[in-house]
Amino acid sequence: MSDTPFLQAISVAKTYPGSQTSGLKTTDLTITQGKITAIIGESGSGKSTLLKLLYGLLSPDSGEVRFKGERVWGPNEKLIPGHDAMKMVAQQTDDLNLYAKVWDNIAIMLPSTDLKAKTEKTENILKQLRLTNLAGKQVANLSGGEKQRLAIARAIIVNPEILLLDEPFNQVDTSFREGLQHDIRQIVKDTGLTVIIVSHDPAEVLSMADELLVLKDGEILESGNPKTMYQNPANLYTARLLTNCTVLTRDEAKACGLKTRAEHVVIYPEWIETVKTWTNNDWEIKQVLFKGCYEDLLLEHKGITIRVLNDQFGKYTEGTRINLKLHRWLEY
Ligand SMILES: Nc1ncnc2c1ncn2[C@@H]1O[C@H](COP(=O)(O)OP(=O)(O)OP(=O)(O)O)[C@@H](O)[C@H]1O
Repeated sequence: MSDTPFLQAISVAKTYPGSQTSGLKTTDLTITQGKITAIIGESGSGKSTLLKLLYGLLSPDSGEVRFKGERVWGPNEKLIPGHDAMKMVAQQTDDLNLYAKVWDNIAIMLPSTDLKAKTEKTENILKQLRLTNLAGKQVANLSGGEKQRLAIARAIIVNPEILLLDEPFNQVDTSFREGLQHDIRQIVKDTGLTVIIVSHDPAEVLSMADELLVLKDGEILESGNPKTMYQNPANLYTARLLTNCTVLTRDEAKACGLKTRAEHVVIYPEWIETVKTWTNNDWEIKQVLFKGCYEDLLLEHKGITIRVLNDQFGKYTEGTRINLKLHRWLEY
């Protein structure tokens, strides 16, 4: 592999007219080839802006994007925006032909010079994205999730080097979403495709991504391996994005018996053990929320609420008082 970075943003910045604080502040980043990079951040943090800049749908005010060392031209310089080696799938799948069949929507992406190859490739991609059974169905009659699969099939069939996904699974139910995530991971493994995905969903980025970028107010706050980042986020903001954790102020932490000088203490639900002791059963169970394979216990003590995971179904009922053992916490 050459030393030239695959996809690179070099001091790229973008401000939208009318607001100095919108868009993306000066950003440098490198995307690794053959990996899934996820971009996560609060609403308005600049995720879509960054994706559009990388793809060439937006021109930066300063800096440049380079793909394999060559500049990615934006709409200011190029008539048809978007780099030829990349494909983007967003939430809306507007470019599908609703009146045509699934098969035709895919096949039309390929030239008709070699009909045998065209048929083979279409069949292959239908299989990869589990659309074979739907090949003869009219697109207007597909579910939202099936349309998303089709949009991804249409993007992948032209062999892009990079697939950009802007919250593509938002309107899809959990089991459908997980199936699609699995299939995209498999395609990345099989073909070496590079994927950049924008998401709000911590479960999605943690299970899919090889690399994670956290955006805040148009800036990359931290980046790295998702597992490492989950275990030790450098910022409170990242911890909050990646897990439904309890955040305590210094005074609240002290009231819970934690000695700390930090401004905030973060406790993940899985770091708390519930115990019943002879004394100090200070925490009252306010709510038991059934979550399928576990329960969420909401506990209260001195006006402080803490969330705990419990897999011993039926052990605790609302109103019971218990004690807590904290195995770990983070300080910020
Ligand atoms: N065309 C535009 N004109 C003006 N401001 C814009 C435009 N597009 C985005 N912005 C602003 O730039 C900032 C970043 O927007 P962007 O869409 O990149 O954020 P995001 O993280 O993708 O948000 P979301 O998760 O809600 O989609 C926001 O403050 C947004 O209001």
